[in-house]
Amino acid sequence: MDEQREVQVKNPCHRPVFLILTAVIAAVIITVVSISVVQNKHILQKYKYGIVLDAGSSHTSVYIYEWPAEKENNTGMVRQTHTCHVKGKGISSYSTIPEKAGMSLQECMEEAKQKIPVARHPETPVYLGATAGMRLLKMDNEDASNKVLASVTNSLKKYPFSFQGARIILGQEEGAFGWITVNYLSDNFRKAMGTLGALDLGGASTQITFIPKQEIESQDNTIDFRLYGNDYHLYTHSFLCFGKDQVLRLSLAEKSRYTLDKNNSTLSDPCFHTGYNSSKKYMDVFDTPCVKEKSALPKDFIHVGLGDWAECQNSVKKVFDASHCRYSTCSFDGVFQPSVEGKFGAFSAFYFVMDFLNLTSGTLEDAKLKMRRYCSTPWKDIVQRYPKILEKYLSEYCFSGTYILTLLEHGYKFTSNNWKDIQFIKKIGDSDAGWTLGYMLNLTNMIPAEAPDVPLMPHGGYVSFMVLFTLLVFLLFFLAFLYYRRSTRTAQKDII
Ligand SMILES: Nc1ccn([C@@H]2O[C@H](COP(=O)(O)OP(=O)(O)O)[C@@H](O)[C@H]2O)c(=O)n1
Ligand SMILES: [Ca+2]
Repeated sequence: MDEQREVQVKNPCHRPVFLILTAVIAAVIITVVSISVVQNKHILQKYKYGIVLDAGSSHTSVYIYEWPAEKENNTGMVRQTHTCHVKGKGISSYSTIPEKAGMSLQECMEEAKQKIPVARHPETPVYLGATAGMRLLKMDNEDASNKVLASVTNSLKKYPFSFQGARIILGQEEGAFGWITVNYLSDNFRKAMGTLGALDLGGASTQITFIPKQEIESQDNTIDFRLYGNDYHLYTHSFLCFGKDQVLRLSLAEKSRYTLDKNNSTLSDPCFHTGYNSSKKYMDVFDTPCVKEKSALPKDFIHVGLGDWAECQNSVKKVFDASHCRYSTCSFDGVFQPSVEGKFGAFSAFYFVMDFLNLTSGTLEDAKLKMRRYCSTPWKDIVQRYPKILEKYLSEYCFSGTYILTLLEHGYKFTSNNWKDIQFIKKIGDSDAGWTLGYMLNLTNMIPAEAPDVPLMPHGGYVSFMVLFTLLVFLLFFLAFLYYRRSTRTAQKDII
């Protein structure tokens, strides 16, 4: 009897204990969920930044990249958040006034200061890479090129970022980093599927980079990378002087040898529209190391258009020297090149020109037909059709389009069959196709050689799993407690 009374007295005391226990469990769960939500939000907000200046032959662009701080080595995480185009020409144009080269970058660097959170400034790396314009200046006048580099270095050091150097990058680097950029942005490294070849056309040089099926016969054209646990054996070549602005000069110099009139003052050009007539300086044509044979010609000439696409293509073909090749196959100028293989992304001026001419899709034959029609359109109609485009640029599209078709078909040996494998691209996602992103990823070691150990589940999923699991354990405890209480009561009743 005494025992029974004791149990009956104890039982009511279980109720408040149970309520307190439930409240504590609920509080624990709410705390865990809140912490996980706040923690995830904190991670998402933590970004790091990097700045790369692309000092091209025609102009300089400043790119700002951003990536989540905790996910530095996950491919596909870095994206371009801001671009600033420096006013004026490229840094190589400041050869006679080098101090102005550094000053020209100020506006865009001030903009970068505004765009990047102040707390991140000291750890944000800044890289300046100069390409073919500076390679040519170095060939012509090394002292001037050093002064220009010193001027941009001085200017960039004044900013609160972490300046990592200003240098002229090699043609091979320009090609290989362009390839890394397009494949990183297409997520091809993580998927370990096929890769995209890279075709870059600048004003002073052009690059071709891809993974060939054939053996690479020349050491100068080989670059090896180990990325995310895969080996990549790349073919790359950069043709100095084969950017579109330098080839225009080469081609004008070539024409000046046989198309000048008796007074040596009018140069007739099939690559310019009929009715185009412009006074130009010979200095502007011959003052480049790319034009080797400098003729003694008058200071000025009249550049007159003939608007003849077939003749234009014939004249452009003359800049490709196919007379010698010491390998099994060559592109031109005696440069080894295996057969083009797989899909290609063609960017920079390849895209700008082909997009303007509406040639980014369709067959090679369509492209030639359209070019024939475009080049034969009189200049006055072209000016009327595109009133907003500067005449200097507008007048050159017939030449540039013809050069691109000729370079791809007769230089790199693309055919009507694999023409569709060339995709003319400006951006992939938010980021421009070009060498800058690949350059930064390489210098910051952001693409590891080996694939990092992948956690079983993403961080958010892991937190959610732990919360649910804890919940489940508490629920089981609770059910066990209820079951225990019921069985104790039943046992007591049985005893009664
Ligand atoms: N909207 C644009 C921007 C650039 N471009 C051309 O794209 C080329 C870019 O070359 P770049 O300055 O990067 O020269 P490189 O140092 O790469 O040879 C130049 O020929 C520009 O005139 C264009 O055709 N349309
Ligand atoms: Ca370029």
